Amino acid sequence: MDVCFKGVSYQYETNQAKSYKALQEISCSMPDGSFTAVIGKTGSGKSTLVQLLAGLLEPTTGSVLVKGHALHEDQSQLLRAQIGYVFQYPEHQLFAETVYEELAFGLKLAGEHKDHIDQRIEDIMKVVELESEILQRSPFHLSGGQMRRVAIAAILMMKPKLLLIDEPTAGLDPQLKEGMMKVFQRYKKQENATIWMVTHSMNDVALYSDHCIALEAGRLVHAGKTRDVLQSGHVPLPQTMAFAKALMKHQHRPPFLKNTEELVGWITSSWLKEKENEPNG
Ligand SMILES: Nc1ncnc2c1ncn2[C@@H]1O[C@H](COP(=O)(O)OP(=O)(O)OP(=O)(O)O)[C@@H](O)[C@H]1O
Repeated sequence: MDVCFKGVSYQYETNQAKSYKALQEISCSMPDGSFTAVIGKTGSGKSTLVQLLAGLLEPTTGSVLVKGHALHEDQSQLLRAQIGYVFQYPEHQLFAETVYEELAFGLKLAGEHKDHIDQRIEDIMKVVELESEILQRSPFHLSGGQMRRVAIAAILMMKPKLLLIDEPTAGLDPQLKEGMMKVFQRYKKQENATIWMVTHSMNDVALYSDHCIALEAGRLVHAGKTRDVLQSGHVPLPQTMAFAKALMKHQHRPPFLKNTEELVGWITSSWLKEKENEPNG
């Protein structure tokens, strides 16, 4: 689903006398089927941006368009039903007595037939790589990694065409992180979904995203293809080197680079840009 932010600002009302401008004049668009990483320092407005896209917050000014329709128009329920939002630490949202009930909840509410729900559960358990043996267990008696997968599976059950994920690998060890990112890749491929992911991990930006939005103190500093954003000089050299190392280690070619030659060229140009930006460079 293509997304367009048109002059969006958002102000938190902290109390009657004060307000805080979390986002200012954000305009950008991302195509259908893209995997967009939202990056920026802590407090730069990343979560606010995806909450606006989820329809949880309403812009103070401007509008958010999905497939050309404003999210806050009266008839936008159908559109919003196609958006899935994975909060930070989604396992904190678990509530049901069994994993089965947790997964079935949304479709039951929507009045779906049991056979259809069971088939969907079978499919989604494969996407998140969980064994069907756990379906009758309490989600609260699973490991941290399994709990997170169940919580994510519950959202994927609804087949969102636009999936918003806020720091999906926070608090997981490196092996679990990689597995979690594979879940999203698999889902994206299967459902041809569009993904927006808030992340602090430059590794994940390089490895998984094709588009990228960089925020700084509530303002958009860059939006476009990941390779262009990375080459814009907005990513400092240590981080560039960190993911170059990760790419070599995993022998993984990110979507924005065709071959090793390009990787070397990209590192060199980032390094030269860094030099140019130095006061005496
Ligand atoms: N409910 C709120 N009330 C008032 N201010 C808020 C509220 N939520 C966030 N803010 C402020 O808005 C700004 C943007 O917050 P946001 O959570 O979007 O940033 P972020 O880039 O996602 O940060 P982080 O990387 O730490 O999660 C911050 O300065 C934050 O303090």
